[in-house]
Amino acid sequence: MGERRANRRGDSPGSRESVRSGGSSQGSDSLNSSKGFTGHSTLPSSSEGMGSASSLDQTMTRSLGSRGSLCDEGADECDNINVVVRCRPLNEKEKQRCDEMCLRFPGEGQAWVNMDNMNGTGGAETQSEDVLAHSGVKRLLDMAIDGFSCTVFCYGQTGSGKTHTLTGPPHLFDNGTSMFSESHGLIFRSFVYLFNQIQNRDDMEFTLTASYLEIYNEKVIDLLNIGTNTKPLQVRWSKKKRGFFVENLFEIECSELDDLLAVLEEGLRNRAVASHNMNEYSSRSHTILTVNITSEQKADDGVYLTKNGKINFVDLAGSEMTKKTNSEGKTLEEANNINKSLMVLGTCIAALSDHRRKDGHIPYRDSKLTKLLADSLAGNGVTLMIACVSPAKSNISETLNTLRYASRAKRIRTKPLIIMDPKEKVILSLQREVSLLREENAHLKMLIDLGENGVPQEGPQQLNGHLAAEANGVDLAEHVAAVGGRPVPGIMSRQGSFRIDKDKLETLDNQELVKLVQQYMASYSNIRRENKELQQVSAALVKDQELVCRENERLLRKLEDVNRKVANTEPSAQNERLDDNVCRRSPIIPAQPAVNGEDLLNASLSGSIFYRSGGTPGSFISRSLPSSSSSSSQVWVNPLNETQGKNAGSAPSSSGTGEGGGRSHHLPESINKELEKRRIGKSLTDLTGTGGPGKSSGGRRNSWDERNERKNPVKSKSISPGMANGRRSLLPRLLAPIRS
Ligand SMILES: Nc1ncnc2c1ncn2[C@@H]1O[C@H](COP(=O)(O)OP(=O)(O)OP(=O)(O)O)[C@@H](O)[C@H]1O
Repeated sequence: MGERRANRRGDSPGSRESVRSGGSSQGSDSLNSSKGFTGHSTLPSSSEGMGSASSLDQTMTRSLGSRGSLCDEGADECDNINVVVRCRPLNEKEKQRCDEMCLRFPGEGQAWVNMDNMNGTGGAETQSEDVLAHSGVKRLLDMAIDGFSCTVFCYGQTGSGKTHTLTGPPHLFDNGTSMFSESHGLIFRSFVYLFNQIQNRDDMEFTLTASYLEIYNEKVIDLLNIGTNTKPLQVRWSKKKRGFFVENLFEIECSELDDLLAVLEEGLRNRAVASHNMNEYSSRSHTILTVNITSEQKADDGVYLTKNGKINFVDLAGSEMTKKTNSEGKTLEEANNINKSLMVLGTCIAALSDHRRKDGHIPYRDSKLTKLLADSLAGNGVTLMIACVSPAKSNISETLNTLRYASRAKRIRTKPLIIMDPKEKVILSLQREVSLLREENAHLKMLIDLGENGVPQEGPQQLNGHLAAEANGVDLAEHVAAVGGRPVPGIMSRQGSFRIDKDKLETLDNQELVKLVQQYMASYSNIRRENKELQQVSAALVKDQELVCRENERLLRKLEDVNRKVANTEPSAQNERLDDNVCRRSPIIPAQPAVNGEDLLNASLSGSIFYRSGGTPGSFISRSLPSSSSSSSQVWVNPLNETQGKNAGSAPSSSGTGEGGGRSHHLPESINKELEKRRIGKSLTDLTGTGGPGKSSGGRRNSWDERNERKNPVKSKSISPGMANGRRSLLPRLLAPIRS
């Protein structure tokens, strides 16, 4: 993407503002032209740049490089927030009043803002698919899979297209839209891309959970748990994680694409929307949809490494000039709150982008929004800002404001880190050490050639020196001579190793033989010492593994205790009883989303989806529905799980924990056995005694439950473990990997 590090030198409306950004290596024309921003000056080219999709690439390479799989705590590499600009077309109202375009993207990443009429489409023809393909979101998703904490947020005035960019036009899911519709927004497309990528990672096991909240009038509301009695949630500071978090937020385990789509749909249905003069469906709240991605990867020696990445999709409410929107009453109050929190966000961005005030105070605590975005803006995350603008001349001052924001945000530096369990980090570093020692050991053995022919000429260090010299093209014999090593007759080099010419051994005199034996003994004791060290490291690893197992067992017991307590607690008292480690489950799962994720994934894998040039799975536009859609959609199959796919027809497991050939978790065998005994997934009715979701007495029912029961009662039933009396059991969480 283009680079935008603008030095603004004047921005009064009426003056023509031109900004040039570097060309993009990957943008299509429309998006390429829409990514530059503003100011008044020339921007550095992408090759110099920070904050572009290509720099995301670099970040990733850097962070996952030699040091990268570990948390690079000592790393001093920083990255800038990535910024792209999206411009919507003129809307009907603007066309009716013959509003003119004031924005143009002439190419090479430049953006021109001008009071004079700018002919052209201004980059407004950019489609959602282009945004996915060229904004750097895919890279962000890849990084989230690799354990980074990533955020995409849309910023812009009201009616500029933020919600359209993230989720598509209003009521998209209510209208029976095709899963391949061009209208689907970035989140939908990202989910498909995410599941595609996950399927390709054969070496890893994944657990996905999702949450969806809104900040409405400075209150945090769980969009997956909307109810009349629901209190606003609290934003608290976690000492352990050194960050803000929302207490008691529902986290839904999403083992299938459908689950993620269901979360998206339910959140969209529940979020606060109202009509005003500039937008019929204006978001009255900021929303944050988070997908947590826990991955387990098998390392050497049977050790499993866990990484916790996540991706946040943030749809900010738009700034409003209340005179223009004609807001009054409730809408006016909402507008004031929106503007206030955006102002705090603006102050934080300004403070963070001013490198002279590097260690100055950043007022994150002044709003809930900034508390929750603190880590994305200046912490260890990777962030993409999509600045949404209107091309209409009547909005020129708001457009300039947005572009100024974007320009400032671009200067913010973050320090992306993969956060890993400290125990696993130790294990990984020990493993690396062991493998290095092993290599060295093998190397030494090769040099000394302990087989029947080998005895060393010199100590290992000297041998290494000789070998390095040989690797550099110096003749070995010459090197030995050059460094003062007295060549012993009968010893010659062969492909980097020293070998004894047995025949010549006989010609050695006693002194030379004694010297040879001494050298051999020295090397031999060296090797023995190293082997001893290797054994010690290996013993430490085993001990560490034991510790991890014990810790897991302890946590399992703790979880069980909590479950027991919760089971005996009235729902009203739950909020107080649960600590932030405990995840309640929303009754919205099971829910069958309007779009069938399985069909979507199958289509994308089988090529039924038409990709634009350069597109990859996930960057679909549209094509006819696959012929199998009606029949295959009768069964929900975990797309991550081949065996389940083959056994289509049997009820799939929602836990993703290995039932029916599903993914297994890598706890010690004894614990797995214990879990098997207690597993509740096998019989839903065992726990609920009700026969399915939404049928429990006193349980909260939502629109999906009803719709899905009507549509497909079997599906709903089969994927709903542990819901009793409107409250989901926590037991399924036992089967998820334990986070420290
Ligand atoms: N790129 C686009 N192409 C076509 N229509 C668009 C585009 N962007 C926005 N729109 C339409 O413009 C209207 C306003 O967009 P949207 O609701 O996304 O704005 P917003 O920035 O989220 O506003 P608010 O802050 O008030 O919520 C919607 O009807 C939307 O579908």
